Parts: sequence; C-alpha cells; structure tokens
Amino acid sequence: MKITLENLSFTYAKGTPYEKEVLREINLEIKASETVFITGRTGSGKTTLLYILDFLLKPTSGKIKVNGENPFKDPYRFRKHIGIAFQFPEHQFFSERVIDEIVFSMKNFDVENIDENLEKVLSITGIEKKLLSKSPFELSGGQQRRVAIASAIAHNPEFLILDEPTASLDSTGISMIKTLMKNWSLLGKTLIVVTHDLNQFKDLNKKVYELKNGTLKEVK
Ligand SMILES: Nc1ncnc2c1ncn2[C@@H]1O[C@H](COP(=O)(O)OP(=O)(O)OP(=O)(O)O)[C@@H](O)[C@H]1O
Repeated sequence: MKITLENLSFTYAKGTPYEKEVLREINLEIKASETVFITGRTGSGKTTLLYILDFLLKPTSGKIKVNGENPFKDPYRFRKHIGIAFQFPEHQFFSERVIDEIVFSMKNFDVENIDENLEKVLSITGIEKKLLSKSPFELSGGQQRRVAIASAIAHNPEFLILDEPTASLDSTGISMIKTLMKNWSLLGKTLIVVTHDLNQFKDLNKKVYELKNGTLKEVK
C-alpha cells in the first residue's frame, strides 16, 4: 500500500475571521514497510497531518491518494488498512475491560479468528494476559499506551500511525514502546510516528520529516 500527498494544504475555519492555514502545499509519499517520523514544534500541524492521513479531515486543497485512489470515496474501506493511536490513550478508551477495547476493533472490521488474532496482538504489544480483565482506566501510562496501540492494530492494518507515543512515559515505558515499534517493523509493516522529541528514537532506522511554517521537509 502507498499513501501519497500531492500539493496538499489545510486551513482551519476557512472563510471565517478565525481562518488559520496549518499545512501548505505538502508533497509526501509513504510506501509499504517504511518507518516515517514527522517532527516539529508544538502547534506546527503534526496532529492535523495525522488526521488527514486517517481521512478524518479533508484537505482544503490538493490531494491524498491511497494506491492512486481517493480514500474519501469510501473511508471505511481504506481505514481498514490503517490503525491510529492518538496522543491521549484515555480519550480513546470506552470499554470497561481491556479485552473488549481490543476486540471491538476486530469486530468492527469483521476480523475472523479473534482468539488467534488476539494472541498476535498481545505478543506484538507485550500486554500481559492478566491485564485483559482490568479496566483500561486503571492501568499505568505505559500500559494504557500499549492497550491503545493494541486496539489500533487489532484489525491487522498495514499502516500504524502513532501520535506522540512516548509522551509522559518514564524510561521503562519509552523502551517498551520502542520494542513495540521494532516488533511492528519486523512484520514488514509501515509505521508513521509523530513526535516533538526525536532524540528518544536515535537508534531506529527511519525517514524523518520536519513540519515548519506549514511546509514539510525531509531531514537528512
Ligand atoms: N479545530 C481547530 N480549529 C482551529 N485551529 C485549530 C484546530 N485544531 C488545531 N488548530 C490549530 O492548528 C495548529 C496546528 O495544530 P496541531 O494540533 O495540528 O499541531 P501539533 O503540531 O500537533 O501540536 P502539538 O505538538 O501541540 O500536538 C495550532 O495552531 C492549533 O492551535
């Protein structure tokens, strides 16, 4: 699978006094199996770009294409290939038990062999079985992140998008998330990570892009 952005711009509240241009003429190609990091200061538009990559926001001008097609024609079909974990896991949770949180996405996307798939997801994310019957709200920050990522990958997508996955984690939590990222890449899948702190990921093989004043440039 390939996602392409062509001269893509995005403006909030266009045509109102609150109009704010956040992304300007962005060109980007993300191919299968790549690990791509998007960095930039607070407010540079990283989360806005992720929303566009998950078809939650439509570009104001320019195009996003998935394998050459317009994903907005049928977002459900295209979203099957994408998993996204937002910046604040606790905003994403809605189930009483961890297992329901993870299995929901499998059911939503008609995954067969739920038990077998659950085993795979637990092994990639390093979630212990004893956590499955707990409430996601009573877990530590690091465990919550892993549960949010587990639900993002439960339907076996090709692309995984993570927004600030290590924010507010201690060094153990950070290293667990990095292991999870490596596990994901080893499966030959695509990883897209937004972070304001690249230093934590020095040892990962990746392409890095920086968002600055609305434009995106590859950092060599
Ligand atoms: N719904 C909205 N309406 C209007 N402006 C918005 C909206 N959401 C975000 N913005 C503005 O767009 C700009 C980019 O926001 P965005 O959240 O994409 O940046 P970010 O790089 O992810 O920031 P952070 O690192 O703080 O998460 C910011 O100036 C923000 O205030």
